Amino acid sequence: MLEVKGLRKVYRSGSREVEALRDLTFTVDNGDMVCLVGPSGCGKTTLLRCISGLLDPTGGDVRVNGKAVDGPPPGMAVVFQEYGRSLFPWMSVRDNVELPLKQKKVARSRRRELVDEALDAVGLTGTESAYPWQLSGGMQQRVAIARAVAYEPQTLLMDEPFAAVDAQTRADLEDLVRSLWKRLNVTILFVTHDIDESVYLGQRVVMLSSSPTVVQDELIIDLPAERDQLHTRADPRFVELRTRVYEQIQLAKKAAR
Ligand SMILES: Nc1ncnc2c1ncn2[C@@H]1O[C@H](COP(=O)(O)OP(=O)(O)OP(=O)(O)O)[C@@H](O)[C@H]1O
Repeated sequence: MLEVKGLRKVYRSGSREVEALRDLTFTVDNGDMVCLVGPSGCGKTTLLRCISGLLDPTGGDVRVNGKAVDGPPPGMAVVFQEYGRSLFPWMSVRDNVELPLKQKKVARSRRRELVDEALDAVGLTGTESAYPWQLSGGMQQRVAIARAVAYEPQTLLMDEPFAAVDAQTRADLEDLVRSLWKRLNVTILFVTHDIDESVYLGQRVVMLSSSPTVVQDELIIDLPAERDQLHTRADPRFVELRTRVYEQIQLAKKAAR
């Protein structure tokens, strides 16, 4: 279980202070997929950096399976928005996906298996020797997802991973994430500013206010587990839920003015 309790983050540089997160509390049960949605600049990236141990919070704490996070927790992988910056351009697709496994000291033959399986899972078999810059944006983001999947994480953090790809590719990648989530039994915390995406993907949506950020509301997404782009998005319940999230985000923006 992932627990975020009373999390606060204030950035300080010289005499300047920015309170990015004021007080965030929420939990994600093992095996759940929870989406975090909030207005631009509300501190989503700051929150993920605190959860993944890349940044020290000013107050409160983050626990993974009861253990306080103090540095990158084992069993956690992150997929960032900017695939262009998260893949190494001088390394082939295979080497990019394999790198964290080498760092994890996985044996060579097992590494090969894990990379092959992960590339197959994201539909990229055959691209092993290509370089990231030879692939489309959507394919590069698939490589980044394969790298996270090959690591066999218990928890996967995704920071607006599809913000930089076109709408059609985005829809395909959303379906890919849902199918991987079901297959791998991984816990996913998915951060997005896209309300429709949060409702389409999540079992639960946590809505954040504008900065200084608190949890504005939470909503259970009681849509059927089998989702597809055409029918789910046209389901009257989907429309109701997205309206609820939209209203909360609007309220959060007004409160901040
Ligand atoms: N290193 C830093 N030093 C000072 N302030 C920072 C730093 N990083 C972020 N901030 C501030 O903290 C707030 C939250 O930033 P953050 O990048 O976490 O938001 P975000 O929700 O991910 O933004 P976006 O949706 O635009 O990507 C912003 O006001 C930002 O200016």
